[in-house]
Amino acid sequence: MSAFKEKLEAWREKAKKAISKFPEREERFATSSDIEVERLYVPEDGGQEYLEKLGFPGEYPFTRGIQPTMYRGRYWTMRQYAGFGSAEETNERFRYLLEQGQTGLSTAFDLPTQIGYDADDPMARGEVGKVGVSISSLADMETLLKGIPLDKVSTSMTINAPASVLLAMYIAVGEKQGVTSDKLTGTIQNDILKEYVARGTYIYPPQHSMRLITNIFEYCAEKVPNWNTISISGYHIREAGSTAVQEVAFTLSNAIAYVQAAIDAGLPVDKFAPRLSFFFNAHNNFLEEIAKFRAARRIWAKIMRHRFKAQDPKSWQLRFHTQTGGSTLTAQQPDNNIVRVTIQALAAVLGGTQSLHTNSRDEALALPTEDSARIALRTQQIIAYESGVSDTVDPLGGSYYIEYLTDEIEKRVWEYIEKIDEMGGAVAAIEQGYMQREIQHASYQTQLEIESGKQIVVGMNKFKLDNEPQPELLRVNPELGRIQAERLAKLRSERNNEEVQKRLQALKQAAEGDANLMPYILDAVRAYATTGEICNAMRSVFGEYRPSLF
Ligand SMILES: CC(C)(COP(=O)(O)OP(=O)(O)OC[C@H]1O[C@@H](n2cnc3c(N)ncnc32)[C@H](O)[C@@H]1OP(=O)(O)O)[C@@H](O)C(=O)NCCC(=O)NCCSC(=O)CCC(=O)O
Repeated sequence: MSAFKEKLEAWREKAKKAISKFPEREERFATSSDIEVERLYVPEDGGQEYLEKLGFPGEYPFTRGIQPTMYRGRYWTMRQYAGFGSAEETNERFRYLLEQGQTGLSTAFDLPTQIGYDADDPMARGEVGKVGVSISSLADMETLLKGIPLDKVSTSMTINAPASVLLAMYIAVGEKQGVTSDKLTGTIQNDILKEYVARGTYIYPPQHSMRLITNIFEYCAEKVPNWNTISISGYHIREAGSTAVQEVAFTLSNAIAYVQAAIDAGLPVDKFAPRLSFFFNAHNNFLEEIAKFRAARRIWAKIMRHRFKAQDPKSWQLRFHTQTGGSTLTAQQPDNNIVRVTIQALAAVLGGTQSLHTNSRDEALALPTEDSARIALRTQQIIAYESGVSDTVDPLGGSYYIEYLTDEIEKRVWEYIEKIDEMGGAVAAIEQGYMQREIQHASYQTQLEIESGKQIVVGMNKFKLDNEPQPELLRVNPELGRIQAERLAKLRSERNNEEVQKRLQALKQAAEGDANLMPYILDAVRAYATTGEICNAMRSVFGEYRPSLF
């Protein structure tokens, strides 16, 4: 038997074992004409080249997916990013989405929370509850998660600079529900490097931020073992205008920096690497996007296995969430966005995503209304339940064009990674403004092409309407800032302020040394110290990051 056939047989055996533990959705999959659909389609004998480049799903280098059965076993998690106004309003939207068949939660925080200010801070004025929910203390978090069983639902939180604080609040709500931290499942974004490059919600300078991240890796490995400790994000790099290749290259370079920082802090790679996760964008160039996801998986597997010498196959797997491309949406003829989102979501699924957010049609104009959010969720459900694309693993694997694009993206990504390595790694490249300049250049080129009409955006620079109908938009309560400030005043008058000060002082002292800060943050949170107070305690030790102009 050839090596290919031997490996294929071994994979089939392995898949059978996996299915006995985690059964597939159906006993038998078939098309509408009753043609039986097999788990995997492979060439007659792919030889060594197939084995090296593609392999089998669930096995190194994971080009064809991280699970042997992929969506035949379980659909991706349908995880709509949601949050606005107060914790009550967002809790209501969360419950609505779960009732409508969403399978995971994803929290959008407002800007003050994202940069560690309380709702009553003068810095927060005008921004409270605008782009996400306002969470100033454990009391808000309790309201946000009311009636949601934390041992059953996994929750993602898009929080970066104050990630440790919001994670501590989540753990504390779990404690109140009787769910111990080892039972919690979810993800914090916690990806500060891309904040300096593309997104902007940083607080502390890079070295202190990297320490906090490493502290979280270490703490979670012990206490919250099923938590995804970081969501290393290309999404925002792409939103800032990068190309697909740059999105993968800069994300993986940042990921290398996180892994290196944790290893330098003394953590064994296989202890934290299985819980690293990723987050990518999906744009309209359908086939390039599919190839991008496949290439990213293959490159990461090589990096983890060969560069960092990880032994556990779970450390080699690139698991990722996808969001459809916000920057591709148009304010004009917003219903057209439903079609864009469908194409992008399908690319994510054909690329093997673990979790997916589909944007709402009105997101170029405002936060989504309930109707728009429902249509966005329905879009994923139609792909899952009606299209049949989930019935076989990596259905486009072996397409000449897809494989060519996968190889080509991989080659170009390695070129960037090598260049960034030569510059001293991602942190140095960011400090020198290299990634920022590369993204700005790509973004400017795209803008020029759109303005000249070379790149067509349907309904925006071609096929325009003279009279645009005005859609109904969601408006955030302008009184929210005041309401939240009143609540905070009440909280501060009712809690044990002496205890709060004691715990904040202990945190400060720990920050001056080199202890893991998570237990101190958790202690402060439990005493109802606020987001702003905890972040200010660390600000007083770490200082604030001020960007240079590049
Ligand atoms: C790893 C991911 C990507 C996905 O995790 P999930 O729990 O949803 O999915 P999962 O890990 O694939 O599946 C859950 C469990 O089922 C198992 N499982 C899945 N499929 C299987 C199969 N076929 N066979 C056997 N087991 C299977 C998995 O191994 C896992 O168990 P085990 O764990 O036991 O293995 C995570 O990090 C995540 O959910 N990320 C979401 C990030 C996010 O929503 N971000 C929003 C950003 S929004 C944003 O930034 C917007 C813009 C802005 O604000 O600027």
